[in-house]
Amino acid sequence: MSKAAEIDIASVSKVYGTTTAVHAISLKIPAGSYCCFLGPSGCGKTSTLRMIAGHESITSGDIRLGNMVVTDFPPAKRGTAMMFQSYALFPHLDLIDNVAFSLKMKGVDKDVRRAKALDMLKLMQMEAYATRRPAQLSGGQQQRVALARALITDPEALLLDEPLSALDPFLKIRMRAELKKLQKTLGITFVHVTHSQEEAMALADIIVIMNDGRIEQAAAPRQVFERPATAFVARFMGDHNVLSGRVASSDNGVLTMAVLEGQSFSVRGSGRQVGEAIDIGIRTDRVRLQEASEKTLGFNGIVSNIEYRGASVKITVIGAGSDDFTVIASDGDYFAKPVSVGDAVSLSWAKEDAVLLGRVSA
Ligand SMILES: Nc1ncnc2c1ncn2[C@@H]1O[C@H](COP(=O)(O)OP(=O)(O)OP(=O)(O)O)[C@@H](O)[C@H]1O
Repeated sequence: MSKAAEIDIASVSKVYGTTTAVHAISLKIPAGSYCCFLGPSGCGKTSTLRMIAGHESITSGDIRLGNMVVTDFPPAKRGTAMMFQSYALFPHLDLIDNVAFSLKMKGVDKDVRRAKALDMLKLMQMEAYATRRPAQLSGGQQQRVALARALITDPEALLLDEPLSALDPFLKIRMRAELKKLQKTLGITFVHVTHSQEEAMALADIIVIMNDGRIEQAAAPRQVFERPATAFVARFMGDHNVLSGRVASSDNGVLTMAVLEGQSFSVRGSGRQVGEAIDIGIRTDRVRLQEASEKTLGFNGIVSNIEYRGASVKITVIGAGSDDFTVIASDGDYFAKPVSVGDAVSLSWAKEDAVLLGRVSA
């Protein structure tokens, strides 16, 4: 197998007519890592992937793969391979010929390319189906063939555009584990586009969260979850409350944020001006009901909704300028002291569980 390559995206933009889909993003994807691009529909993740692959021209900036600037290279010369969402298998060819296709285009001898295709099918545990056509396979099997076909060129980086979206939920989880295992076995760089937070968290060494053509945060999953950089990231990843307000005071690395008259919360942070709009993030599973003490922060609110989830209960509260402040309580904690819709409740969290989020754009 090939060596893995670092992918260096330097000030890359993509403009389609009057739409700027990607705004001068810069990012280094370490060699041999599993990188997931995550974001809502239209945020520019597929455009970015296609620019790495060479299927889309780069409006400005450069992309380097390993030591090579590949900005103006055609796809086949980049050392990348792409697996498409629809798998794009040829219905009239058997699996061997499907997998061997790119070697045929390169003029590789029939025996050599068929032997290599069989090797790739073995890698994907699909050799028993070698003479079948794609229509005679399940979705998961088609995906394995598409992977074998992408990997036959020994790429330094494999690019995957929503690779699991065509699969049913059960198969999705199984193929997700297989993708992760494959990446570890091959040791090459994987770049995977998804709109699923869960998928990105399960697979990635590095998650790149995009919004409106820009990168909001690029970091390890745990970092993204525990230290979301911006309100967008906190909201998009879910399981966080975002409270918005203005800096009331700044003292010794602690900011106090006023939300409503008389209500304020402190958070570690500095470099913000008094009066500046700020957001803080608070994990939904770190908020306690009815446990306010001097060491904690919190507010009193009114319960607006309760959802039973089995192992946990989701309680939605109106207060502190939020109409959907969420508390996830374990079923044990909740049923020890249950509450009802309309109840006034006291919510609290430890100081260290409040995170200052990135600057709010005016
Ligand atoms: N060929 C094109 N011509 C014009 N505009 C395009 C083209 N491709 C994408 N766009 C626009 O660029 C923006 C980013 O699109 P892109 O497909 O990269 O987003 P995405 O995050 O991958 O979204 P999705 O998850 O829906 O695929 C969108 O506003 C889209 O409408």
